[in-house]
Amino acid sequence: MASSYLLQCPNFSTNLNLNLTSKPTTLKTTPSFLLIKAAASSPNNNTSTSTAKSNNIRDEARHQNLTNPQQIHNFSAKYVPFGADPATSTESYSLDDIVYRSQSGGLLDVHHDFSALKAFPGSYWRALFDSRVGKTTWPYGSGVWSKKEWVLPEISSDDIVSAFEGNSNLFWAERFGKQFLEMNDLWVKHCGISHTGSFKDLGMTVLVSQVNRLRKMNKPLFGVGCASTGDTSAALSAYCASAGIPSIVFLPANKISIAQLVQPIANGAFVLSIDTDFDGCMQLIREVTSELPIYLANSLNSLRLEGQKTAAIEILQQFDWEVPDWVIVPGGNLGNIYAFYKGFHMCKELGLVDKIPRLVCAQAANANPLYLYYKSAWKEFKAVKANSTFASAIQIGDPVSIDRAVYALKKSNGIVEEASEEELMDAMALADSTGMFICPHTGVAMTALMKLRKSGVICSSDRTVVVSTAHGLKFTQSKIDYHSNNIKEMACRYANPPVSVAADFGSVMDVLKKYLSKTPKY
Ligand SMILES: Cc1ncc(COP(=O)(O)O)c(C=O)c1O
Ligand SMILES: N[C@@H](CCOP(=O)(O)O)C(=O)O
Repeated sequence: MASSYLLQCPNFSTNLNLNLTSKPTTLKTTPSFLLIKAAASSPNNNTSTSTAKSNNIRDEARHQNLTNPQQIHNFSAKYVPFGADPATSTESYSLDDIVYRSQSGGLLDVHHDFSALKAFPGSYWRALFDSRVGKTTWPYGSGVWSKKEWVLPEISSDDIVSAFEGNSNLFWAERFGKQFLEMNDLWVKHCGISHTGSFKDLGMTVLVSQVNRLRKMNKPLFGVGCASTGDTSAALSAYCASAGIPSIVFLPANKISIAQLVQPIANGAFVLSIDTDFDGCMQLIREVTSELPIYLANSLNSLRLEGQKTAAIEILQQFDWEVPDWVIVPGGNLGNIYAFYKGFHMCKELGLVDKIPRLVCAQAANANPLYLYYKSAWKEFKAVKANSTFASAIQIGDPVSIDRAVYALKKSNGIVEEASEEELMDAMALADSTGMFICPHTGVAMTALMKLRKSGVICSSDRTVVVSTAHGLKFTQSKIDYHSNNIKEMACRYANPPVSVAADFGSVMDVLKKYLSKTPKY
């Protein structure tokens, strides 16, 4: 029989009245925020809770832990070999272990204790997550940590390193959808409107927080390192700098944008510019992190994906827990497509929604190993030598998460598309002309959308989300080249170069009259 249960959410100033089918035993303790509120409202209260004063949001979270040492939940997570059945597999590791690969050399996955999470109905989780949006309570003001129980349930809030990432804008692409695609329900999830300008912040807050915890536990970790096409290194160096942890980044020389390069430099990382491509840097960092006390921060480390998956949960939340038909994600090292799948899958498994969207992974044709694999009907995977692409952050030929990506695509009835250089640059220019300012990788995803609309796979009324993975301001040089008509063998059809004009009234008027006569809606 359904019983009405008064639920006090941490970081929620009013109580929620939820109908739970069974009363979860884990909520029998008095939530800490209630103790503090009661103490604060009673002038004669002489207990320690009444006198303790919090100076800032982290102190307040620490104080809540001290005044309420009883755990209000027993959620947990561990590493298991990717693809193994956790019920039968004997191999697993604590998240406090420093391990990136399974015994057989395969990938790992963070496995959550679903039976503990399932003690609460979907309505509980929806209400809890919704209650934390738009607040500054530590650490729940972050879009990632607002889902802490599903991310790193056992970490102390005190160890968390966060820039209140996530909660990114889900933009209704009204004009782009209507004008170019005959779509009414097209959305862009702006993951790049973020602390360091890309979705990597979502994963890095989790990874660096765990490193912070491990260092406090005296684990032998000097610092954290990554190979990068520019965004992972920017996020890593910012979160490490914020926590006072050394970061070391391996960058392929002359293959990332200036805006990306300057980020780790400014944040005090040890930056190695290496005369190879990203795949070469990735190989080197794997070797180095197995020899030195440097923790690996690339998405080979499955901790990262725990943070990145919250973008999927956030999309559902922003649609008031309605499930879109399609989600399109640009793919390079291929961790993110799996992270999206995992976020959607958890929401379904735990009863927040009843289905998941179909996923599309979009690759640059110049770096398309997943696309070729998909086109071979998943017969044979071959790494490729990635060629230069304007979508430089996905110039990756040997993606570490290939198995994760294939799993996500098969489970979501997914599709892989590709975009030529001209297609991705035109798509970026068209999107920008409707008020966006997207990066070339998002141009790859937009191209996939345009192709799938043209072929009728995506229908006019389908609710579709394109994931924008980085801020366009990181990639201004590609836009300058395009709008200057300065790209070899590219028509730059939508270029909009500035008009040079003499500094006198007559010249300016001549130019303007010509412009007005040619502009249709004037
Ligand atoms: C801006 C941007 N978009 C997309 C991607 C692709 O993400 P993933 O490597 O997880 O496939 C990356 C990094 O690889 C990136 O930096
Ligand atoms: N685009 C990435 C490439 C590395 O991906 P990761 O997710 O494995 O760190 C970058 O910006 O470096």
